[in-house]
Amino acid sequence: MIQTPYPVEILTAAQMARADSLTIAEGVSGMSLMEKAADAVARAANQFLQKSSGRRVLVLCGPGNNGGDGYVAARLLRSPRIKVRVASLTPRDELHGDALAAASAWDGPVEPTETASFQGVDLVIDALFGAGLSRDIQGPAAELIQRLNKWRRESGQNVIAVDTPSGVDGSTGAVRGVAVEADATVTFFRLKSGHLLLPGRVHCGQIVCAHIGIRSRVLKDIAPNTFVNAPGYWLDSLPLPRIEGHKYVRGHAAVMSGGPSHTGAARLAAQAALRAGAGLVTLASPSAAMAINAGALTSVMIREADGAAGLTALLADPRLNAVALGPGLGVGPATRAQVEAALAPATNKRSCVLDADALTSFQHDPQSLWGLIGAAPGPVVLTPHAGEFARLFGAKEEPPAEAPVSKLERARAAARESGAIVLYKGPDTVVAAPDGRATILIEASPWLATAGSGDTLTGIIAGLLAQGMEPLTAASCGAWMHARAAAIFGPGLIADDIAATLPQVWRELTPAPT
Ligand SMILES: NC(=O)C1=CN([C@@H]2O[C@H](COP(=O)(O)OP(=O)(O)OC[C@H]3O[C@@H](n4cnc5c(N)ncnc54)[C@H](O)[C@@H]3O)[C@@H](O)[C@H]2O)[C@@H](O)CC1
Ligand SMILES: Nc1ncnc2c1ncn2[C@@H]1O[C@H](COP(=O)(O)OP(=O)(O)O)[C@@H](O)[C@H]1O
Ligand SMILES: [K+]
Repeated sequence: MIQTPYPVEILTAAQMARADSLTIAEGVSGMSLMEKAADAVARAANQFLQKSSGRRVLVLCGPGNNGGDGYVAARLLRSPRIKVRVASLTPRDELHGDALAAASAWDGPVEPTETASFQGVDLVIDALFGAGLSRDIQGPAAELIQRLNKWRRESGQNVIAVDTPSGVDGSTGAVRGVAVEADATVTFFRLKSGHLLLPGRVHCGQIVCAHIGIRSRVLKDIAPNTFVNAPGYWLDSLPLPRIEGHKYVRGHAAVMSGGPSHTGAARLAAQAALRAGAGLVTLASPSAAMAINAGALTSVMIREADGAAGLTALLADPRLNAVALGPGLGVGPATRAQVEAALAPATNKRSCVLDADALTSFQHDPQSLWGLIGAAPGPVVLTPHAGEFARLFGAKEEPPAEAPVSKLERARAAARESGAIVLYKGPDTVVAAPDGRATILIEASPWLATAGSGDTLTGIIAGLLAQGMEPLTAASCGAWMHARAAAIFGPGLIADDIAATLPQVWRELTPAPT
């Protein structure tokens, strides 16, 4: 059974500071948190040193508590075998609070970072800036980080970042001027969104989340609404077939096909909906494409449906409880009319997934799509890639450096604006709901960058919605299953392989029979 190594909640830097202060208010000292944080860093460092048989560590300390963690880690790591040097950006007499106490407890020499040499170093601990990073890094700190990154690339030695790679914004994942490239990042209590969003994620390397004595109960006050998209978030609501069930209990999904020369995308989606567990899947095909579609389908059923009127007639059957459209439909008024038909009021609570051309067809008038979504009989999931997202929600100009707007916040704003669940694709796929809840995908496979893989995702989500899964969890679970299938299949993956690999994903998620 698959395990996620991280707790499910994700915090912003401000929420983490609140978790620290609530804990300190309960009587735990800041110094005790710092000792435990540094202990986790030292343990990670020891693991790296054991693997590389290295003995010489350089700890780079900044002006705040991140630097304080560095001083404590230096003290914990030092031993007859392991030689530790400390270099600081700031003179000791400019430190305050716990950082000053930590620096005072280090009785070794402290070098200025400007002249600190990397010669002969086996491992660097980056304790320059963490949650307190508040502006772009410039001047001597920027030069140091550039020197560190160059040394790492040229020497092949490792860097461990404390809390966040210095220069990565912990909440947005943005690089503030320049950022450390780490092999591992040791963070505390809960992941921050900047660990999972690009480009921050790439700077982090392997991520360790350590327990430092902050109790989970502080989360009641903080009420986080961002979650790691991994089984821990949705496993309890994963739809499983029941012994007394039958196929209609598992839902009936419909996928709209494009015309005779554009049928493959919808078939990929339909096949994926079936593999995701929908009891029945019907491909709604224009009459001109019936022969082509029928010749290529076996377990997916087929019904003739021309244009919006054909779709309306098909959806009159209330057992059709999920519909997917967009892949291969073409951009224009005909597709807009089909979206209108799919979202038209109905007696059943029919869910809808809109992707690709169904989204682009509304690029000049997204408000009319929001109107249709508002009146729709059930939940609506939009699955834009970056281009489609920009077309629908506006290509926001480069945010000012003081306030970078993250992909997470842009997805959240889009969900609020549209009234739909918005799945914003990419290696750091974000799924956001209009009520503010959001997930960030932790599983990513670059093999997914292949034609038709998005069509398959549309189908998987439709299949999960057909089984009655709540839409934020269906979209999140769909994105995870899609990425997991790609990770299992690996090199050479084409879109057809994703649905074919879903049974293995299901096996990982399903308890073994006892
Ligand atoms: N009690 C706590 O709050 C705990 C904090 N911990 C550590 O403390 C860190 C947060 O500490 P702080 O809030 O002191 O923040 P940091 O140590 O991340 O940085 C704050 C300092 O950096 C300066 N600064 C910010 N951006 C800069 C820039 N671009 N260029 C130059 N200077 C810049 C600020 O003026 C301030 O002096 C966490 O990341 C974590 O490593 C851990 O020890 C666990 C407990
Ligand atoms: N480098 C990557 N790493 C991880 N996932 C990726 C990467 N590139 C693309 N993907 C995923 O692959 C899918 C591609 O969807 P999309 O762009 O709509 O493709 P298509 O239109 O060809 O079906 C999305 O789920 C996206 O998140
Ligand atoms: K750091």
